[in-house]
Order: sequence, then C-alpha cells, then structure tokens
Amino acid sequence: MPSVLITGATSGFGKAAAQRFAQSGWSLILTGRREERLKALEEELSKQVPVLTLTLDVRDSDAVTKALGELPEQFLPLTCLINNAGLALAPEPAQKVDLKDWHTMIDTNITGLVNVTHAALPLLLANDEGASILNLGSVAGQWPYPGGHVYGASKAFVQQFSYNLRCDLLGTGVRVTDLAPGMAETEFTLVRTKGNQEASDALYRGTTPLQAEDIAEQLYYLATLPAHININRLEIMPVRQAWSPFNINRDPE
Ligand SMILES: NC(=O)C1=CN([C@@H]2O[C@H](COP(=O)(O)OP(=O)(O)OC[C@H]3O[C@@H](n4cnc5c(N)ncnc54)[C@H](OP(=O)(O)O)[C@@H]3O)[C@@H](O)[C@H]2O)C=CC1
Ligand SMILES: O=CCS(=O)(=O)O
Repeated sequence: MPSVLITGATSGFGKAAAQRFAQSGWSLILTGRREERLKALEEELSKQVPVLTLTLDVRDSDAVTKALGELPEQFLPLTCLINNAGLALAPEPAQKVDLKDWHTMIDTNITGLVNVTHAALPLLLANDEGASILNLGSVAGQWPYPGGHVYGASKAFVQQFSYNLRCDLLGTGVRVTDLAPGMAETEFTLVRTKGNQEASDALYRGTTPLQAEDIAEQLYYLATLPAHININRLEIMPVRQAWSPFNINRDPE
C-alpha cells in the first residue's frame, strides 16, 4: 500500500489531499498543529485506510526529526511527501510590516519545509519503486505583486530548492515538483488577514477561485505519474485570474 506524508492537513489543500489519497487507498500520515482537526480527519478517513496523525509544528526541527524518525513500519517506506504547510501574513506594503510576520513566514515556508524534507528524505530514498516530493510553491514565487514581499520570496525559495533537490536526487528514483497554484479559496486569506472573515470573503466574491479539491486532484496526478516522468513545475491559475500591467509612478500634471 503506498503511503503519503502530508504537512498542514488540518485545512485547505492538505485536508483535501488527505481525502483524495484516501479515496485511492493510500496510507496517510497527517500533520498540523491543530490536534482536534487532525483527530476529526483521522476518525473520518481511518474507516477507509490506515491513518497516523502527528501534531507537529514544522518549524520545530527537533520535533520533526523525532516524529519522522519514529514512524511505524506499517507506513514505510514513504511513497510521497507533500510539503504543504505554509502561510502568508501581512498583506500591507513591506514598509508597514511587523518584522515578526516576516520571520513567521520564513520559519514556516522555508525552514519548516526544509526540516520536513531533511527528515523524510531517507524514508523516500528507501522506496525501491521510486517516490515523489511535492512542494507547495505559489504563483507568488514567480510573479511579484504589492504586498507579496516575503511570502513571494519564500515561495521562490521553494521553487529553487525543488530544482536543486532534483539535481542531487538524480538517479535515485525520487522526483520533485514545485506545484504553484494561483488564487484558491481556503483558509489562506483568513490567516493572511489575521482572522478578517469579511476580507477573505470579499477576495473570493464575484469570481471563481480554485478550490482545495482542484489542487488535491493535481497532487494525486503528480504522485501517480509513471515513475520515469518528472514535472518540474506546475503552475495553475483560475481562468478568471491573470497578470496586471506594470505600475508606473508619474509626476503630477
Ligand atoms: N490558497 C491559496 O491561494 C494558495 C496557497 N498556497 C500554499 O498552499 C499551502 C496550503 O495553503 P492553503 O491550504 O491554501 O491554506 P490553509 O490556511 O487552509 O492551510 C494551511 C495549512 O498549513 C498548516 N500550517 C501552517 N503553519 C504551520 C506550522 N507552523 N506547522 C505545521 N503546519 C502549519 C495549517 O495547519 P495548522 O494551523 O493546524 O498547523 C494548515 O493545515 C501553503 O503553503 C500556501 O502558501 C499556494 C498558492 C495558492
Ligand atoms: O499563494 C497564494 C496565491 S496568491 O495570493 O499569491 O495569488
């Protein structure tokens, strides 16, 4: 039975991915900080497949290394790692941001992802049938926009780290993809605005954002491609999202 480790399974893409992989009979290792949500998901999905939940903050490298070092044999070797835990904070301009918010994004989206990857690599390399690392990047890692500052930069790290991992993993059978979604309706904007439900609702109102299930389907597709194929980067936007022209600062007339 193939097994997938999903970080940030308590909400959004991670939760939808857990449900999608369970539907196809994969064993699940689900992580996140909110234990109650993990337990609820375990109760739902353990009727279908073996489920292990780990209440874990990806920023805590010791806890990550210990938890992944003690995985039960039943879940090993790993077939897929989905590095999904992440967040954006501080939609305001860089010059108005609280430095703590920049640190939180760097600690979660970069250090957290690196912590989990480092601990999971031996478990993936032990899979003779090949394995996948699917990293949640973002369109923000490729395209700048106002208020993107450290969030976009952290996702640019995810892209380059994914590519560099591919170089080192050449010949091992472990593939790596940077999956880069555009606007998707999850708790992402609620987190970014620190709980402003109205702002979150307003962003998604009157348009057709991606849904968590859309991304879960892409994750499943990437994880089940024939073993000789590596999609390096997959960027997905809603049809109703596109780029804007450059902004120009002009003298008053
Ligand atoms: N929604 C969007 O428009 C887009 C999102 N993304 C990326 O996709 C990923 C998932 O986002 P999405 O599902 O939308 O957002 P959600 O806010 O719905 O989910 C984020 C998940 O990350 C987990 N998480 C956050 N911080 C930590 C931490 N320190 N340790 C462990 N888990 C953590 C949360 O769990 P808990 O709080 O329980 O720890 C939660 O399960 C993120 O990396 C995001 O940057 C990329 C492109 C577009
Ligand atoms: O990563 C999230 C998508 S966006 O807010 O940067 O468009």
